[in-house]
Amino acid sequence: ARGITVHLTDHDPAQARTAAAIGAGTDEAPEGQVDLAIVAVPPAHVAATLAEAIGRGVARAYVDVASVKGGPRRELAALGVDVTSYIGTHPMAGKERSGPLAATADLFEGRPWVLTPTRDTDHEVLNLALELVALCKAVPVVMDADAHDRAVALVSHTPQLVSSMVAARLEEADETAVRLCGQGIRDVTRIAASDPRMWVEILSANPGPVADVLAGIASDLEATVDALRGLQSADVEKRRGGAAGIEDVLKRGNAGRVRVPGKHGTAPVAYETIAVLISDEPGELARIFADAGRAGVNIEDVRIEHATGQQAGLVQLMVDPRAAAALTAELRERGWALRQQ
Ligand SMILES: NC(=O)c1ccc[n+]([C@@H]2O[C@H](COP(=O)([O-])OP(=O)(O)OC[C@H]3O[C@@H](n4cnc5c(N)ncnc54)[C@H](O)[C@@H]3O)[C@@H](O)[C@H]2O)c1
Ligand SMILES: O=C(O)C(=O)C[C@]1(C(=O)O)C=C[C@@H](O)C=C1
Repeated sequence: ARGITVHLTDHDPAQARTAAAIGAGTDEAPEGQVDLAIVAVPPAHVAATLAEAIGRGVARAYVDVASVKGGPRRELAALGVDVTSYIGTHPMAGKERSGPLAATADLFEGRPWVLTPTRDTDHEVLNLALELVALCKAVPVVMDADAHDRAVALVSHTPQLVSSMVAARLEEADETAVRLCGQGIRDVTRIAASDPRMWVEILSANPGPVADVLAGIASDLEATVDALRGLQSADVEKRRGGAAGIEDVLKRGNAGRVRVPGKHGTAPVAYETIAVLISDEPGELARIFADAGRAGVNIEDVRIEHATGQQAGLVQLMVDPRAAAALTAELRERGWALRQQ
């Protein structure tokens, strides 16, 4: 879409063919050297893939996009590869699904894309990597590789494990309990659907920092179990202590949550939510979005809640508070049933 020719290659040619078929580029080999090679293989194969490509001189510059940065850099050094033409990078955007069919063209828009140049990095190479980030409309963030790995342990790798652990409780759960799943558990467990093979690779490349964050959570868990046991006690003092313990963890959670940046990496925006009842029929969502467009309102975020056992759902449209009145009026006029939030 930005006028760049993209050549795709994969050790499984069917993957490259599928990606080419949905418009990601061509699976034909380039003639001669390309400007930039982007290595998007599992973390354990990054160093070997780069070493081979750099050895053949396939590109003027090289980046990888693996979710960990320290390990691949050390492996490259151990292989004795000249890294002046390489920058380790990591776009902080992804899906719980892998493979070309999970891709979307706007995945990186407005998302942080970490670049980890060193003193050895050639300036022209850094400029090419920055151009790639700009073409994908992402936001460049320059970091040291090990600082990056500690940061993603906190904001990505540990959350993946915690989500999996919560979802794991459901495996043996009674069907009557599972039927009651609402939006809360859907939010907490979305990434539990991720590919275990990819995550074993990511966690194997960042075990120390993830274990440190998880140990902190384990101590919170222990204190919370004690607090809940206190709440079960006949002793008034123990019940009071238990309630205070629970309140403490919930309040610290509130304080952490407000620090999570909004969609475009800027300060979080308080959107107004407009809830619309829809029937579970093809085209309903498209109709709502078209009506919002007619009112000139940009939908910042959207959530859909399905009612169990009913052919209906609730769509929550998150919009700039200044646009909420216009959207409400337009939707009412067009016959939509709105629900109070
Ligand atoms: N999925 C995400 O959310 C996400 C986000 C940011 C970064 N990443 C990183 O991107 C990289 C790729 O992840 P993905 O989700 O695109 O996985 P994916 O499974 O969709 O793609 C990986 C591809 O690499 C190919 N491959 C494996 N070994 C190879 C080798 N030695 N040579 C050539 N090709 C090889 C596989 O056949 C596969 O097609 C990983 O390093 C991951 O950490 C993933
Ligand atoms: O949101 C998701 O589904 C992701 O998998 C995204 C996510 C993340 O944790 O933010 C996961 C791993 C990648 O390294 C980068 C992004």
